[in-house]
Amino acid sequence: MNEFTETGYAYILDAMTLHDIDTLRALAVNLTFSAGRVGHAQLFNPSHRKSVVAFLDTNCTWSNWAFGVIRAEHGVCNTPLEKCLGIQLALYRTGDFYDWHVDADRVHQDGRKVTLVVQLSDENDYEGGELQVKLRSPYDRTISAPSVAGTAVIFGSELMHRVTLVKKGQRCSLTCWFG
Ligand SMILES: O=C(O)CCC(=O)C(=O)O
Ligand SMILES: [Fe+2]
Repeated sequence: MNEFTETGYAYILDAMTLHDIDTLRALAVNLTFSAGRVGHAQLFNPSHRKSVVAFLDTNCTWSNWAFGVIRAEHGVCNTPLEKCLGIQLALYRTGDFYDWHVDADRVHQDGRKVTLVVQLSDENDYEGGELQVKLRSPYDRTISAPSVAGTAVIFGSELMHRVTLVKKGQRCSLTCWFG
């Protein structure tokens, strides 16, 4: 069994080239960002989540790219995945964070099975802002994902995860959900 199958978590360094990161970040300049919302009810809850987000088209180049990364990662595809259910650029400025949560809403069954996060910021551009994931049982350990730009972090959408407080600078990420 590979790492993802066992723990529900895997990462791929250098999944996105620096050139693609630049292209994506240039595109972001023309998007309208608004406060990220929480849960199925889509509420603003600044004590749980503070960051701004912009959504991309679920059929865009970037979601197709992300699907390709998941397909290439043996083990993740053991979970049959049909499509991208959402794709979001997030910006965490100093003081921003996203507290512990799961992406799969068990009650409302929105079908999210796998989450993929790409680190879009140079790790030296910020302090804090760690993406942390609680591994699947029986591992249960909390790991901090690598923050190197271009890393794709993949985890089961049912796993608890968070982005710790950004103490300095700003962090940008791309998140895609597949089901
Ligand atoms: O920005 C990140 O690294 C994670 C974002 C996230 O967990 C979410 O939007 O559900
Ligand atoms: Fe999340």
